[in-house]
Amino acid sequence: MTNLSKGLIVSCQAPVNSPLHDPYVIAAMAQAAVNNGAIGVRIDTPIHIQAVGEKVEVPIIGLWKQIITGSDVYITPLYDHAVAVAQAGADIIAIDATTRNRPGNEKLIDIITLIHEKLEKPVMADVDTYEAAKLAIDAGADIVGTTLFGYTAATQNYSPPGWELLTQIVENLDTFVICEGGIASPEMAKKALDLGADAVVVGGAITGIDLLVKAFHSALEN
Ligand SMILES: CC(=O)N[C@H](C=O)[C@@H](O)[C@H](O)[C@H](O)COP(=O)(O)O
Repeated sequence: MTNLSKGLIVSCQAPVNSPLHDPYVIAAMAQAAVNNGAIGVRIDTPIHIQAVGEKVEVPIIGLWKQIITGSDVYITPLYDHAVAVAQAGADIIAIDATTRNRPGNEKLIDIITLIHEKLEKPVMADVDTYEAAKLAIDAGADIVGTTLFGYTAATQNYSPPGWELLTQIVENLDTFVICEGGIASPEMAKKALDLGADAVVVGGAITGIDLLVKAFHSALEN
């Protein structure tokens, strides 16, 4: 993880209904990010991970967003999804590590152990709360990310970034911590590192053309 230390990781994702949700486009975004200083990228879906891996040399944090009926867990929910993400070329597998009900019979510790033992990849645990971060580390997660702060029932009254969550993790848990979610400016990214994050992920503020244009457009209409 030291090669991600104190660096910028760019999340290159696009809504599924966007023309940007295309392996060529996502790979071009990743390449542009790396050309300009990103030391890692975060990529959704095996097909995009594979396309990005053909273009960049930096570590890829891979995930697969999959909706499964009966569970709110959607970031690489099952081990089978992690297998596909690893086979596509991800260096680190990001998974939902909230305390919400998981689909199927796999417990968090099961999926982390399988990823370690069978896929031989480190795990980034996407969490929403301090409790989830602690449980994820106890279950063997290698990296903790504040990714899901603000996106779960437990945190829906708050908006990312989870500065307090980040600080709590930095001060109390011995882990590599990534600040992810809601980083909207270079100053906020710097603040994340100043608060003790080991690295910072920036997504929509850099690569979120659809939502950015929508925001500009609706501001002009009002
Ligand atoms: C909550 C969730 O599903 N987050 C996803 C995780 O991969 C992505 O949609 C985000 O874009 C990413 O976390 C980066 O965050 P932001 O775009 O706010 O910089």
